[in-house]
Amino acid sequence: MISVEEALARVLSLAGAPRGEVLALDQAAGRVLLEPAISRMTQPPFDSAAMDGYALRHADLGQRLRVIGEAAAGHPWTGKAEPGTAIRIFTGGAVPPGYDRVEMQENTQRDGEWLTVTAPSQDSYIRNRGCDFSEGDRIEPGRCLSPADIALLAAMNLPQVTVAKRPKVAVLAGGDELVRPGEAPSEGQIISSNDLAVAAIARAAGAEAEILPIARDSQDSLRESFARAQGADLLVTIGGASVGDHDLVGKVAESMGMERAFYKIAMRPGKPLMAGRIGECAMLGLPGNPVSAIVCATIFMQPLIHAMQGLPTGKRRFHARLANALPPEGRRQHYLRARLTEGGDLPVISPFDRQDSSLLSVLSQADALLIRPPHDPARQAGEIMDYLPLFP
Ligand SMILES: Nc1nc2c(c(=O)[nH]1)N[C@H]1C(S)=C(S)[C@@H](COP(=O)(O)OP(=O)(O)OC[C@H]3O[C@@H](n4cnc5c(N)ncnc54)[C@H](O)[C@@H]3O)O[C@H]1N2
Ligand code: MOO
Repeated sequence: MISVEEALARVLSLAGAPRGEVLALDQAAGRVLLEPAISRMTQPPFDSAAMDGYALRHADLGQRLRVIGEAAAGHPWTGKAEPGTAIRIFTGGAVPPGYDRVEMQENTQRDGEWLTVTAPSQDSYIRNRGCDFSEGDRIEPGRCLSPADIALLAAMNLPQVTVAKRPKVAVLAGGDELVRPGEAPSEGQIISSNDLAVAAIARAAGAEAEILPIARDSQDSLRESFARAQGADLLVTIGGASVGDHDLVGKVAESMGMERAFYKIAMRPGKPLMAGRIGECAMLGLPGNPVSAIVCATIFMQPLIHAMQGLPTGKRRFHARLANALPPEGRRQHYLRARLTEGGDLPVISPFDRQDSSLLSVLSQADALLIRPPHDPARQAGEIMDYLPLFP
């Protein structure tokens, strides 16, 4: 059994270089920028009024000023600034050269063409040319584009960007006991749940996920399903990973030419995880127990999908104080389902009493995975522990 860290490194090495596509900006939110975006604009392109009011010269403060023109957004004034004058200006209007401040209209009194500043502001209320960004400024690749990024790219006059293609992920649940939600299970059958969760995690990570028809517990059925995954960047199987007579995923994957990266890791839940590559397609074989499948998808599949898009893959760990004492750990790194509550200096983390890897009802109440390294000694209430937020 290899460590979680070693397994993650091997999983990440299965990611090929991201492939790019050019998208219009209104399609690009949530996608990963793959090439630098270089601004074609300086913003603002001119000194711009931050308030509705009057543009004037600081040196003229204290005098009555003659209003000689008007500048509104999109309608610049092209005259010449003379001493003792002002121009009416509106927010976003270009401040003509020669004027060095804008007074907001609330602080002025207007009498025909004459203007008196009744209470000069502290601020000059001018947004200087280029105070936001300049032509040639860059947004570097490797970031997931937020709504703010989309607005910035638009303001930079970049109507389209090169982003990473969404990795294609095929999700395959297998087992004679499985039927789809909504179907009537016969004796001995249960509802397939894991594939829906895994596909949801894949989509949230940026993938295009397809849920394949459930494979039966036969080599032929699995082979057929593997063939359906052709063209995917990643095949994620669920179940059939362990050592039972009906656990056929490893056998079939190998018969289809899988180069195995590893099988079995020192992780709880998730021991029988396998990973490898079949031709161009990466493969992750998740254990069938629902919590094991979902935790493994969170710890391994999600970073792999990020790597396939050129995103950073590190998961930030957080600290919390343990609510109750815990016994020593065994040789596997343990991810305990836990709940966070507010605490003094740090949040308080309470692992659930029941940690069996079949318990979806517990996982669904958890908002964190408490991480205990292999051979972690007994812990007292109040000790500081690491955790990962679940489904943030
Ligand atoms: N003799 C041993 N038995 C087991 C070991 C072991 O080391 N030696 N490991 C245990 C561990 S740990 C895990 S985890 C499981 C993983 O087994 P498989 O990956 O082969 O999973 P299955 O046997 O196919 O299923 C396990 C369990 O999960 C249910 N399941 C499967 N797929 C789905 C699905 N899509 N939706 C909902 N539930 C699903 C399945 O019905 C089983 O109940 O092996 C242990 N055994
Ligand atoms: O590792 Mo299994 O995933 O403990 O249930």
